[in-house]
Amino acid sequence: MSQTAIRARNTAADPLPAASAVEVKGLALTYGQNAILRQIDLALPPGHIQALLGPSGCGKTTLLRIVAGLLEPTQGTVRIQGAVVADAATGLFVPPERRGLGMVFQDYALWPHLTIGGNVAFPLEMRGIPAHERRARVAKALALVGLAGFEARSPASLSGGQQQRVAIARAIVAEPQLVLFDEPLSNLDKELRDQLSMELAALVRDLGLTALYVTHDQGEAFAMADSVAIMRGGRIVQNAAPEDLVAAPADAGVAEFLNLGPVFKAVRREGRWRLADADLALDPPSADIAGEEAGVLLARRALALAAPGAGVCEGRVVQAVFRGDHYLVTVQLAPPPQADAPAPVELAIVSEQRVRAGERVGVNILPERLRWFAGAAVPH
Ligand SMILES: Nc1ncnc2c1ncn2[C@@H]1O[C@H](COP(=O)(O)OP(=O)(O)OP(=O)(O)O)[C@@H](O)[C@H]1O
Repeated sequence: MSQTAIRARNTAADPLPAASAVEVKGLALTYGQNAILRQIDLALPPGHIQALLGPSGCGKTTLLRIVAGLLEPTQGTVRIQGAVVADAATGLFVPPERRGLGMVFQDYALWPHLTIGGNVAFPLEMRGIPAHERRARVAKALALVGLAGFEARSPASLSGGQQQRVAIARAIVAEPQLVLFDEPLSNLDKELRDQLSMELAALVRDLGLTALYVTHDQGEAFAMADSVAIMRGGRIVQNAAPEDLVAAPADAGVAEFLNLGPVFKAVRREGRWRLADADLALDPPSADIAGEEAGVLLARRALALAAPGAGVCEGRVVQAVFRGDHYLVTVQLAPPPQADAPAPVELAIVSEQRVRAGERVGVNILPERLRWFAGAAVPH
């Protein structure tokens, strides 16, 4: 087929970037007067693992449920594999069972009266797959999640982690292109969660699935996802690879939510930027910032301890906590001479060397790792 013919066909049917496995555009949801989601745009290329991360109530689950077809948007469209499955303007709405996706929920949602085999086979039955093929595919899906031979067991006889593996097998057994995960590991203890999140990421990648993964656990999102959308108040405030979020958080709120370090108020005095509440001049931001006040993130990755007198500023160790392979050292900086009674500025610094509370230390700052935010409205 010629390029012109392909273009003509796409335009006539539904102008869609063929590259997206799922695409959400201009999505909004309101309950009465309450805006739960506002202007959400998101496009996932095939094979992409996208996490939705944010505090409780920010709208993660609501967004996932709209993609799943469990909720209808008030505004905007959802496309899966190029086909429109929800469009608020026309009222078009494709029910969940016809969206060709798998889902894994926090509470496993296994049917207690069915065996493990019966649970995993259910999506295949819904699709009218014959019994002998169902058996083979169920066996394969169970083997993929490490539960080969569990067909005849009942859900009640399995541990929480095993039950969630069954739910994962059920979500992938019909080989959907898109799998939606809603906090799938949050009922499990930390050790199991860490292990299963790695296994899950490997499984999703090996099968070439596209995944949308809701979590409020930053470690889980960073370990699993190609990109992480940080949500706040019904919006996506930043969507980027984990490394990019850490290196360049979009605003002070993202920096604080990701626990990268404190954002302090900086003021421009006599042409130099200084911390407002400490005796510390900073190298200027690479791009000039308008105004006389700004926020500056002093992330742990931008700071290093130095010998007294050898750093760009001096401080006193408040505490040093051993974290297994490093110390996390809290250093209180000296206040600026002209301040009345400022809140002391405390920095968290990673150190390989042991230091003791009360010790005087120097602090070095890597200027290229400082992150500046324009405007005076900063949390500190
Ligand atoms: N049926 C409903 N009617 C009114 N408000 C609702 C309804 N369902 C959810 N909400 C509100 O929508 C907001 C977003 O809820 P949602 O469950 O999407 O958040 P979340 O980010 O997934 O939070 P959590 O991590 O706690 O599950 C919340 O403030 C919630 O109270």
